[in-house]
Amino acid sequence: MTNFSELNISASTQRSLKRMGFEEATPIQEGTISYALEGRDIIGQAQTGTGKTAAFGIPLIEKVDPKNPVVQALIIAPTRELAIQSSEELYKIGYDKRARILSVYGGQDISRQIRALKNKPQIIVGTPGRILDHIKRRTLKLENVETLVLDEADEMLNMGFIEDINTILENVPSERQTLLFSATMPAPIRKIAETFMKDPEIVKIKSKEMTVENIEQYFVKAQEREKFDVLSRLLNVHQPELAIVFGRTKRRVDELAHALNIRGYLAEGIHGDLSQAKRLSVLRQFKENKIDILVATDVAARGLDISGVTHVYNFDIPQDPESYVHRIGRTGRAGKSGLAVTFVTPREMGYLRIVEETTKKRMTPLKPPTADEALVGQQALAVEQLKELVEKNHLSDYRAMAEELLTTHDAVDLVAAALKSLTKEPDDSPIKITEERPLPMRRTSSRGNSNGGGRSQGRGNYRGNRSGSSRGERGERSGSGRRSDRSSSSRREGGRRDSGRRQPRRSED
Ligand SMILES: Nc1ncnc2c1ncn2[C@@H]1O[C@H](COP(=O)(O)OP(=O)(O)OP(=O)(O)O)[C@@H](O)[C@H]1O
Ligand SMILES: [Mg+2]
Repeated sequence: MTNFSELNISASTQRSLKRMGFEEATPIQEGTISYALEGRDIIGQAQTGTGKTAAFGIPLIEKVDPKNPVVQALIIAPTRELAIQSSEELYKIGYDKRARILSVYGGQDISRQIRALKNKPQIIVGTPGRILDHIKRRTLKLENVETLVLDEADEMLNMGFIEDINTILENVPSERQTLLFSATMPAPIRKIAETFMKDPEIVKIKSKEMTVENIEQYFVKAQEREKFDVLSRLLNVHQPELAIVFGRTKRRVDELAHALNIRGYLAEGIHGDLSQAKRLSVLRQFKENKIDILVATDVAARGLDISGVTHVYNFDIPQDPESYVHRIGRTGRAGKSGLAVTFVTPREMGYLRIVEETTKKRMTPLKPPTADEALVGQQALAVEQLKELVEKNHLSDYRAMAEELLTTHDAVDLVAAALKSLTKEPDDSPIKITEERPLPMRRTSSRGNSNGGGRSQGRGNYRGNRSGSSRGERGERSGSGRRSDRSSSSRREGGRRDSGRRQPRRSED
């Protein structure tokens, strides 16, 4: 590990980093910061949760001139929540330098953003649609941009985003520095990237596997109709501090969150059809531990950094290996450990193998816990809770009652009753989860050596298929920043629904 002082970072930024608790540079920071400060173009690839935000954030802050009231850097992110999160991290890094940072994203009052843009921010973090909207309204001028960052670069260069990115690029000087970061970088996408970069330095932090070592990875083979019971038993046994459950479609997410609530879990859903205010409030509650389980589409798969996420459950196996890498990467961040369980129906086993080939890591099969095992897990939790209550010793108001009870009842009975009342016992309240059609059958995994993310011919088709339909989406959205009503709740978010009907990948505005 290298100290930030060895990387020629100014005293003011070093102070900010120290305040943030950053003692030493992570490998991707060590590998990219000097190149970035030299003005080089960079493609930076490193595992999830290893500090890519600061890898571009530190040089951006170092280079910004806080006295020059023009936009000097533009960061584009695939989702609104990620744009907000990155702008917050940049704000912290740039605090001592007093750099002005603004996030612009869809779902927030545009006139408020226009007013904020008049305060002359120097760094803009935004989602593609809303950035374009501001360009068209001439409320965002990019002619002085020196550095452009695509966070989650492979996602941003996917078919659903590429047209927006190209249009934004036309508005940024060609004499710019371009920085691309992601945990995944499939070879075809890297080739697209290289077409608009100048002699990029490719910094890839070597690791045996694409996923983080300290995430234990399991899969559970289960029939579609069994999945919910397996999930609730796993939750009872694992007792996660915070968990994210990923579902394939928005309807799935709504139904799962509802069903979990019915069965007594504190869960909320997040997906692209919710209002932005609702999305942000759900995320805030999750960060503040007011809800324990976040049920999400892939809208929450990339970049989100929420400490305390100990478990990720893929209720539906993701269609893309990259999506798997990012989803499970919401746990096991910054050196912490995590656990991920992927549900797979027998027909979908081919997808599991493709994921394993890409990540170069085998998932361990997990036997679904029995109802008894789940109960034992909950009882153990009740014992812990009871012990904690005794240790806290705020019981004086109850001691007299306890002593009275002990004169008429057996002590063991009383403790057993207290434990029973604290235990979440099996609950068979009726719930409704509509069965998802399995992903189209994939028997073989014909991927070549992906070298950490490259893709074989066969697999490449996925992106190709998306591209065909994504054009229409761009056309509908361009100009107004509004999107047409495509809110079929069963649509897979950010991709296609099934083999028969291709759905456009949807970008954030
Ligand atoms: N040098 C550092 N020292 C300590 N903590 C750090 C350092 N750099 C980053 N972090 C912390 O590590 C966590 C993960 O960082 P970050 O979100 O940038 O990861 P990432 O590589 O972008 O992951 P993803 O691929 O999921 O987007 C954050 O909480 C961040 O504050
Ligand atoms: Mg990131």
